[in-house]
Parts: sequence; structure tokens; C-alpha cells
Amino acid sequence: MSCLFDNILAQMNRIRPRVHCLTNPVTMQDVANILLAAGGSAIMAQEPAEAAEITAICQAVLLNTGVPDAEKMRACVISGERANELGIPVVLDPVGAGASAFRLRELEKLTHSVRMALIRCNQEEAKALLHIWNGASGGVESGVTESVEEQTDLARKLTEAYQCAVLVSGPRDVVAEGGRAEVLTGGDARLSRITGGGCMLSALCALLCGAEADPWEAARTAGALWRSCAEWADRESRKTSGGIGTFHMRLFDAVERYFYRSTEGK
Ligand SMILES: Nc1ncnc2c1ncn2[C@@H]1O[C@H](COP(=O)(O)OP(=O)(O)OP(=O)(O)O)[C@@H](O)[C@H]1O
Ligand SMILES: Cc1ncsc1CCO
Repeated sequence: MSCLFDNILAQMNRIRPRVHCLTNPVTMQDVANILLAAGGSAIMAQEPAEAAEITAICQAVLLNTGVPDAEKMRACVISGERANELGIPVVLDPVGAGASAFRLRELEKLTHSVRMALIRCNQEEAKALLHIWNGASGGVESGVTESVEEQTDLARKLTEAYQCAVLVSGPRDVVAEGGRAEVLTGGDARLSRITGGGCMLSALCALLCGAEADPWEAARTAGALWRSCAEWADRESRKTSGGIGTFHMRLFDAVERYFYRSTEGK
């Protein structure tokens, strides 16, 4: 499978993008480690006074709005605006967008100020961003799992509304941009039993965007390989009768295996 993605992976491993992550404390360490395992690196900085400066030394920006507060959201706008000025790709992970009015209002402000290269979200978050969600929120988990047709329709509407590539995740993922859409299958359901499965996927999308990949290519590559990683981690953990903790750890081994290439002298 990875040979399909050799060019994009070679490019990422040559550039070794540094991603400015405005992320959430729940998954911050996993996000930093998954980027290192894949071949890139992370810098987490969310003080508004330094956000623009840190953005300028990175190849991509990840705006993960889990655990939001007013100052963090201000830093997201500053970083995103600077990235737009410098032509640095911005990936949005609107964690729990449908969970509170505050989140949705702040996300509206953010998306009005910053042009995203890619939005990676679950199905409830997609509906919230489209203002078609008024059900009981699943919090940061999705409160909705649609049919493949409905999920594809959701992804198409999101790409149209936000004029960027999108990856709407769930039991299967749908990547969409402009008129095209692709469904990614496989993977392992245990990915939804650890926290941060989506946060890490968003980070991998940002990493590939930072390797000068087209956001559509970045999303379908990260999405497909992340599913392969989950399958591999599932197989490996079961060999030693490992449970969900072993699965979590094996995901990092899998990302090294599927994404990382050592480069001479490094
Ligand atoms: N039932 C499933 N089978 C296979 N893969 C799944 C399943 N559910 C989720 N995934 C995968 O898990 C990853 C996380 O997707 P999910 O939709 O759970 O994101 P999320 O809710 O934003 O996650 P988090 O907030 O925990 O970071 C994606 O790669 C997704 O495709
Ligand atoms: C559990 C949780 N709460 C806010 S962010 C987060 C991690 C999953 O996005």
C-alpha cells in the first residue's frame, strides 16, 4: 500500500516538516510523538504574543480547538492569519464543534478570519460546521454515524461551504474537495476506543500538507495510511494477547513503519 504513496512520503521525509500545533492538552503528547514517529516534528505554542513568530518558522499549522478558551482561540486566529500571509497550509480540527454554543461561535470567527487548506473532523463536527446539527451532542466523540451516501454528501457540502479539502472521519472516512470525493475503508474500530485517534490523524494530514502536498493528496494519503497503521497495530497487539494499551503503543510503531524513511546523515 505504501508504494502508492512513495512520492509524497519521500518528499515529507526530505523536508521533515515542522508543524505548529495549537492543540489540546488531552492529546498533546500523542500528537507530538506521532509527528516525530512519522518523520516530522512539532512545536506546541499557544501564547498569542508568540503565535505569529512561531508560525513563521514552521511548514504547516494545525489548529485543533479541543479544550478551547478565549486566549487560545485568539492565538489560533493570529497563527492562522500569519500562515495565510506566508502561504503556509492550515489544517483545522474543530473538536466538539457541536458540543457548545461557545465552540461553534469561536469556530465561526476563526473560519471567517483564516483560510483553511483542510478540515479534518468527525461527522457531528461536520454537521455543526454546516449548521445542520441540533441533536444531542456526543461531546468530542461523534453523536452521529451516517450511511456512506449521507457521509459523502456531508463531506461534499463541507468542502463547498468552506472552500477547502475535507476529511470527514468515522467507521469509514470520506475525503472531498471541489467536485471529487473518495471513501476510505479498512482500518480498525479500536482506533475509536483510544482518545486522540482523530487528533493524530489531523496532525498527519498537517504534516503531509507541510511537505508541499496538495491538501486533497495529503488527506487521502494520511487517511489511508492511518487505517493501515490501525490494522497493523491490531494484528501486532493480538500476537501478544495485548489489549487497548498495547494497541495504542503499537500505533506509534506502525506510523514509523508506514511513514518514516531514514535519510542519510540524520
Ligand atoms: N469503527 C471504526 N472503524 C475503523 N476506523 C474507525 C472507526 N471509527 C473511527 N475510526 C477511525 O478513527 C480515527 C478517528 O476518527 P473519529 O471519527 O473517531 O475522530 P474524532 O472523533 O475526531 O477522534 P478524537 O476526538 O478522539 O481525536 C479516524 O482515522 C477514523 O477513520
Ligand atoms: C477527550 C477530549 N476532550 C477535549 S479534547 C479531547 C481529546 C479528543 O479530541
